[in-house]
Amino acid sequence: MYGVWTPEQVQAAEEPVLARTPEGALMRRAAYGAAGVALRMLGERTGGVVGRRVVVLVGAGNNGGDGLWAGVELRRRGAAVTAVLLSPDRAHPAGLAALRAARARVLTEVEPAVTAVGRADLVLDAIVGTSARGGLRDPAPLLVGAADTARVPVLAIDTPSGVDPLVGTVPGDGSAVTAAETVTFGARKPVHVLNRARCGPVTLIDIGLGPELPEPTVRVLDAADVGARWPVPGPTDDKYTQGVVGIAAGSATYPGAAVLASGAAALATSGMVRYAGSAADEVRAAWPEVVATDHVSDAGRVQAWAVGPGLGTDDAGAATLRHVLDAGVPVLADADAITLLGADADLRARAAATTTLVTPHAGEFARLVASLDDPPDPAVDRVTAARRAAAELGVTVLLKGNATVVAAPDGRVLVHPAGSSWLATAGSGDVLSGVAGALLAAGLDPVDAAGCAAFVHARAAELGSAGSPVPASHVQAALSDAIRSVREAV
Ligand SMILES: NC(=O)C1=CN([C@@H]2O[C@H](COP(=O)(O)OP(=O)(O)OC[C@H]3O[C@@H](n4cnc5c(N)ncnc54)[C@H](OP(=O)(O)O)[C@@H]3O)[C@@H](O)[C@H]2O)[C@@H](O)CC1
Ligand SMILES: Nc1ncnc2c1ncn2[C@@H]1O[C@H](COP(=O)(O)OP(=O)(O)O)[C@@H](O)[C@H]1O
Ligand SMILES: [K+]
Repeated sequence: MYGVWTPEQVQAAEEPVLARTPEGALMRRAAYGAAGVALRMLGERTGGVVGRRVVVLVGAGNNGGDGLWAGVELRRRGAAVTAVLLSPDRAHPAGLAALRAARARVLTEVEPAVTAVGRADLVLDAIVGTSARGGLRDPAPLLVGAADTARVPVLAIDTPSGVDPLVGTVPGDGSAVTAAETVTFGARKPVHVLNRARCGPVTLIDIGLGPELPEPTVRVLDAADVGARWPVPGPTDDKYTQGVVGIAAGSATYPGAAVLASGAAALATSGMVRYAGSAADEVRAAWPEVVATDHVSDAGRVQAWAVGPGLGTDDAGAATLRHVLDAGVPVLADADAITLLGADADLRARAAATTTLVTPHAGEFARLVASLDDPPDPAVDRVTAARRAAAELGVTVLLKGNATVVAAPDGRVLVHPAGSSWLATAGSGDVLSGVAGALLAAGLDPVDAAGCAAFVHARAAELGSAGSPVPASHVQAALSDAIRSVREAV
């Protein structure tokens, strides 16, 4: 597990460290770490360092200072370094003096800078870091565009410029750095997990902030965390003691949702899966181990319900949802169950009164929060949106997307950054429902159930895909390999 801190938290943590270290020492530590990553990237991509062309895009603040000092180190190692000053009057004075003394080229005009970027082996993005406000300012978009066009790899210093460090979105006209890699200092910031596509792999350099950091704003589970939490039957367990999950999903029109969710539940944990709904025949045919009936009222006892995929939003769907919310066990509500919750205050009150995990995509989230004052918008800030929905509705929220955000009513937040977008395929959410429902039935806390399900779901997509599209039934089929891989990581 690792933590993520807001720029504000990191800046506050830096203050006491700055006060007790010699002037400039912290920046030198950061820059030395950044240069190390740049040297590795040059080695991997060009087979050497000496004579390789590195262009540093230098902004007006301390992020630019980091870039200048990293340039000094790269110059010392024999690279041909060009610094492009985007605000020549405000470039970090000590860093600029050191780079000039190291006989680097310094440019302030746009035209030669664009040419230099296009010919570079590596660009260091030191335009702006944690104090970024708004979109990139001229002439930065031109230089960033030149690197993109020439496919020159960019190493983002601290954060990819043009991407909001706190919420991970790209404001303004959409110009921003897409980094091949990012090197950050002291602590990971939200952009690193909320917009992994812009950051690439992130290297964290220790600059001694550890003791000063408060509780992280967000946490990220790793494979070993998920493996350690995954339910494993013990010698005295039987099929009931491990938690029976009930799946209330599917309909005559959408039997596939029932088959995907029930099968995923059967693969996720040992024990027993019950199914209740009008797709009982299809579920039995695909998964003979699932105990299937036509209606939730005669399904038998379960330790958690997963309700919603393909359920329908008519009166029968609402009655099924009401039945499972009143069953006195944890409930996972997805898809049509979320639409029903959004439309009915009485159902929302019942959801708040039991342990409920809701798993909306963006459209379902909008319906779920429509009744709240000033409904939160994930397009503006995913973490705040999920956190507010959880707190105000009294349910745990798993907000789907490339970065999955899990928020509990008590304010805890997990993020799972996906390594690819292959999961954006019809029916994959049904697989997630089955996994998360099974984990709730096994007794996991809703935050753990959601976080572990999201991790294994994304891992199954990676294993099932290996670079090609992966239909939801193949994601389902790869669940066993995914679970094995996280258990092996413990
Ligand atoms: N504290 C420390 O000791 C350490 C800090 N470290 C490093 O410092 C970084 C933070 O430095 P920082 O606070 O100086 O701000 P920074 O991110 O460089 O940006 C502010 C400047 O950018 C400008 N600007 C703003 N928005 C912009 C935009 N969209 N597009 C273009 N420009 C924009 C803004 O202009 P202004 O608004 O003032 O006109 C201002 O001049 C941090 O990320 C890390 O790299 C490390 O060395 C470790 C030790
Ligand atoms: N761009 C993306 N990158 C990674 N994962 C994604 C992306 N878009 C969606 N997902 C994931 O794919 C799944 C889609 O679920 P959902 O929208 O409910 O699909 P369906 O209703 O068709 O089953 C979710 O787990 C979501 O987090
Ligand atoms: K940057």
